[in-house]
Amino acid sequence: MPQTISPLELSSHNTLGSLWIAIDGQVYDLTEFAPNHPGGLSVLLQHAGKDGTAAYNAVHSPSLLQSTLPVSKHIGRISSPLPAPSTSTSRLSLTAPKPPLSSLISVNDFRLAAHTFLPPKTLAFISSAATDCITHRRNSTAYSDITLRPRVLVDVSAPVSLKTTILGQQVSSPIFVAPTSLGKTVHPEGEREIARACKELGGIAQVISTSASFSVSDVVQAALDHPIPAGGETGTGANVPVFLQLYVDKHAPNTEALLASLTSPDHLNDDNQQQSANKIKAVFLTVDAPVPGKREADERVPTDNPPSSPAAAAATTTPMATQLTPTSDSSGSALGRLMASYISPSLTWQTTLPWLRRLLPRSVPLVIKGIQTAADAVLAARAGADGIVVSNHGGRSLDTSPATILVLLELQRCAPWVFERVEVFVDGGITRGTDVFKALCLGARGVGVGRAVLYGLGYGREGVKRVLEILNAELVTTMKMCGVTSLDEIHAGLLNTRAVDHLVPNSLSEEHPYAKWRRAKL
Ligand code: HEM
Ligand SMILES: Cc1cc2nc3c(=O)[nH]c(=O)nc-3n(C[C@H](O)[C@H](O)[C@H](O)COP(=O)(O)O)c2cc1C
Repeated sequence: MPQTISPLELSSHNTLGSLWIAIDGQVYDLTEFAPNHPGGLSVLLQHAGKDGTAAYNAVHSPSLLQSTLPVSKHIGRISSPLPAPSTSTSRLSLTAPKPPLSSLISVNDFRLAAHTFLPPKTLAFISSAATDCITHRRNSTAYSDITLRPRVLVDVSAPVSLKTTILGQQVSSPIFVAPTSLGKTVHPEGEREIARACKELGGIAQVISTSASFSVSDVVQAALDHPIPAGGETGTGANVPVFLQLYVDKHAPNTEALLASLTSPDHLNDDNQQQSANKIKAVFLTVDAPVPGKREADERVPTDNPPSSPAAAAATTTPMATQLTPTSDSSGSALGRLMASYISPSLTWQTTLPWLRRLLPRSVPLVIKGIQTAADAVLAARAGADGIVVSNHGGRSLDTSPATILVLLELQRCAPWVFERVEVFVDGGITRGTDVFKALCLGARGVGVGRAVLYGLGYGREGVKRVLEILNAELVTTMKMCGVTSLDEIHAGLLNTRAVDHLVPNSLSEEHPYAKWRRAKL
């Protein structure tokens, strides 16, 4: 029989020695768990002795409590309603004090710091992932399961350059900014601030979402207008490596108009002239979200509607996408889902790729983002794509789809020729230079970073810059420790993948290896 606990009794368990929190009317004893909480001890202490429902639901699914905490730690239910926590869930300005930027030295630090000052709705939108968040977690843990095989007694005194090219564009690092929507929910200058940071770092590639808070033209202009600080990287000059991530609109003429506005007509024959006339240097067609993923943390935190301030209204304005107003419905309040209802669910290999190829000038490469099997990578290469992004939308679309680094292994095992034919990129779960290194070892030309950049964006361009600098520096350290000083020297032999090899499919076949049963037609 669970106990009934009064709010007064709950409030007395608010220390490290006895740490109780109420979630959804139930009281949990988190004293033993707290020091090992992956989200840090301080966030639990902040809610100790109080109602932590809103904070918990903003980042976790209810099943996490059931699956992780021993039943004995569920000590009862609260006897009477608790006062609502003081933090408003609809606040859209950065008001809480932030840990100093100089104290953050890893992507993980940025993630934890963001949880202390970003508004709950913004946090729920960014950090959430589909249903039980299993793919989201595995994207990261699969990297830990792959180990390095460092080579020693190699002279690594030479400076390491991370400069490379992505889709023909000079970039200062193989790490690129993955497309994320609604940048203004994090910072008033959203994607423009990210562009400034990318420029200061000598030209990091940035993929702009169709659902971004600013148009591609605005983002490119912000980068062009931004002065390079004295002593900063000279970088790629006026050539801003900005790519467009494309969601095809249910109303196809909207997409046609968007692409026409961002590319020059094909009558320019000189390829160089045409390159510079195009505002976008490539199009990344996203194919892993034909319907929105079910992100429960985002569903649970109410939307700010009607908007409580002009800033809040601006945060959900999307100049390149069909404009929608996020209004809660019977499924909940997920910003991701409510803002994504313009996206077409009827794309196909047969019709969509030829249609896009016709709309785009020859000089604009077409990349398919959201490849999750080697079989689809093969189809993309055969369909004439110039690149693919092995991605599962950061675990936000279909939960239990495979960790992206395992898909890269599948591609190496089942169709290695694809790496020769198209540029292969990967994103999802990158938090360390070692992760980037492992992806490069397995053939990735570039490695995308989504949430980490958004956590950095909470500090504006200095934060974005610091996140990317940390990843670059960790990558360089990893390279040297493994006995390489140039990107061309990186190869798969520097990895031991045996702990995950059994998870990697060994055939392109659509059939299951032994379960051949099919449902008879009714
Ligand atoms: C008021 C209660 C709680 C709050 C406010 C809270 C908050 C957080 C935050 C801010 C993070 C970092 C999120 C991120 O990675 O983006 C986190 C991570 C995590 N927390 Fe909690 N937490 C709470 C209770 C719990 C409980 C009770 C459990 C398990 C029984 C738990 C398990 C985890 C796990 C496994 C992670 C790793 C990230 C993930 O979900 O993949 N948390 N938590
Ligand atoms: C807040 C947020 C918004 C996103 N919006 C888009 C989007 O508009 N288009 C898209 O193709 N991918 C989108 N993604 C997915 C990212 O491009 C990328 O695949 C993913 O974030 C990589 O995983 P990571 O966050 O673990 O680095 C979004 C991801 C996040 C976290």
